[in-house]
Amino acid sequence: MSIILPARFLRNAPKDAPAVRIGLVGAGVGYGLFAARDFTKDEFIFHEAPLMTALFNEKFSADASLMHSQYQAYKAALADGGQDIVTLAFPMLAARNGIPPASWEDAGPIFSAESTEPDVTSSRKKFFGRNLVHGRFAGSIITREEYETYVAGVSEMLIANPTEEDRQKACLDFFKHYAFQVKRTTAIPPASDIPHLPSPSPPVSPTIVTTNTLSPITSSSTASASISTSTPPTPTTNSDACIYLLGSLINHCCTSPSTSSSAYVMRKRTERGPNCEWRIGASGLAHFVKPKHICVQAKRDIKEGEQLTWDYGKKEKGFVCECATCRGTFMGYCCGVL
Ligand SMILES: C[S@@+](CC[C@H](N)C(=O)[O-])C[C@H]1O[C@@H](n2cnc3c(N)ncnc32)[C@H](O)[C@@H]1O
Repeated sequence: MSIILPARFLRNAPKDAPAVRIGLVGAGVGYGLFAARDFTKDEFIFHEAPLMTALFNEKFSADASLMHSQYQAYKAALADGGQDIVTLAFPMLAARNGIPPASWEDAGPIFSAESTEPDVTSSRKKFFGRNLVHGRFAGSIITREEYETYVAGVSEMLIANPTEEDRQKACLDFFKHYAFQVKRTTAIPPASDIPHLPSPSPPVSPTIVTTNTLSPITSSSTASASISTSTPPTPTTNSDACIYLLGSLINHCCTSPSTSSSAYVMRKRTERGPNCEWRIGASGLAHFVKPKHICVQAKRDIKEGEQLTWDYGKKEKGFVCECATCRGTFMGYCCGVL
């Protein structure tokens, strides 16, 4: 059966060309993705299959079934030869699970533009482009010095012998900040049917977590979470939380508020603000892709070398924002006053 593509998409058909590079933005921000060529407004940048899928709950409150599913998803991603790439992509999560960051020598082949293991199946390949369906990974712009400085900071978070609770808490924090809410197409089993479900963890101080269906899930705190002490509830939403090897590395940029109608102010606002948008599942440009795949599209013209960003859409993000919009205001970090 042939797929009928929307006219807008046909005008901007995905190119089998280098799309993104990985870089380090800074110690506080970590990795980011950078355009590997110029893109025009509405151009399709890449399309990627998920790396991990877990249960979603609206507030990412720490109920046992949610934490169990996140931890299982992480373990599954590590298994079958995936440890090197998953650890390199998400070193903080690895450190909190007792896995030290990769050495520069081990990281090098994984950061390269092509897989060094051409004969293995896509899911076993150790390179950042392995889950891409369209758009090519173009390698890394990270220097040895940048990498070693970054992982020295990550190593401080290394837990020598993490308990099961430490590991699950690390996964909960990770999913809050890196996962996308994706509408589910099939039903999930009730919590009672999930094998080896651990007992709920002891309570810690609760926090309010906001989520947005069109943003990576972020929270107001990485240090605390509301914990259910009763029977693990079956999540009531019809969504999954998905992590992407590249899509989850795109950083936030604030859309600056503007009441001005001046063309100059509006242009500056657009130039500085987020340059990408994303879709998952059957909507608009993405209607031809599989349900949990993410499509990244240029929101405006993008120059080669520019960092790709989108607006996470939250007031409470759980980090001090270092985006170009915030850095460009004389008030300094402005997320809190948007
Ligand atoms: C979805 S991840 C993006 C990839 C991340 N930079 C990394 O290295 O794994 C979201 C996390 O990146 C960091 N981040 C993203 N945008 C940021 C920004 N504008 N300012 C500071 N940190 C940011 C925060 O730590 C946030 O929790």
